[in-house]
Amino acid sequence: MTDDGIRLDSVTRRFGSGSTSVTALDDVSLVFPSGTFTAVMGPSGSGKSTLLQCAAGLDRPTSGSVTVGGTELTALSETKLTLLRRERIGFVFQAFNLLPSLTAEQNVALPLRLAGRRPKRAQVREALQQVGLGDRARHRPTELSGGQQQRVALARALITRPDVLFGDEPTGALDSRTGRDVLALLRGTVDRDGQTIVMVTHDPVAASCADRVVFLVDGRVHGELSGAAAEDIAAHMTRLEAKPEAEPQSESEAKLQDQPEAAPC
Ligand SMILES: Nc1ncnc2c1ncn2[C@@H]1O[C@H](COP(=O)(O)OP(=O)(O)OP(=O)(O)O)[C@@H](O)[C@H]1O
Repeated sequence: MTDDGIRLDSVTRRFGSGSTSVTALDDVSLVFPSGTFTAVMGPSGSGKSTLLQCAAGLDRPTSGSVTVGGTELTALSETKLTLLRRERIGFVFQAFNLLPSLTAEQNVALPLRLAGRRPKRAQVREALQQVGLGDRARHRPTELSGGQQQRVALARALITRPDVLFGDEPTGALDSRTGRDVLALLRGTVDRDGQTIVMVTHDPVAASCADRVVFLVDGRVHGELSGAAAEDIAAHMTRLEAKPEAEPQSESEAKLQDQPEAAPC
């Protein structure tokens, strides 16, 4: 992937038309640099999922452009976009979305099969080992705990070595301890492999594992924090939720750098 990573330039996404139209994203410009971990936070309805869907090529902006590793998604046909998503983008969701009839290793191998590649058993086993599940390859999802299922989902998302991994509340369905294990794995892929991650979360502790937290309010960027502790992120969210009508900050005002504590992962 190019140094730019993922770029959103003046992305607007409107749903519906006329008086019932909703502007979910309003002229959003952001860069998620290669090899960095970004959390996206904001009040309910602020546009987080829409941002993720547009950045991942699952949805098309009404205007503006999205570029992943130098390829402009907004210029691609549906077929090319599907191929790009399959080859270069990984997803983990709150619901693990594993296929119940397949074993852990078959689930992990699925993206390679879909891409027409023959999965090598050693490669699949290694992916499972990296998430600490080398001994569970033959288990089906119902035989695994929630945290284990999410780790299988993570191995599946990473098996194609995607340019970017998108997470939509990936720890939302997990208890806090299991969630932290998954966050530590995410953090590890960034630190060890230079993986690029963009994760939507409501949880300040999860967000504190990221290098940077971008805040959205009413479809617009309302500041960001770098290397922030969970308490500072929570305090920033409380301020945003208390003043949803506040004007967006300028980029320089938005970069708040007063974060004392280390992340837990
Ligand atoms: N398909 C759609 N049709 C119409 N409106 C939509 C659609 N998808 C999202 N919206 C609206 O766009 C706005 C942003 O929604 P989005 O799901 O991106 O917010 P969010 O920040 O992810 O919310 P939450 O934290 O509650 O999941 C909301 O007002 C929502 O109702």
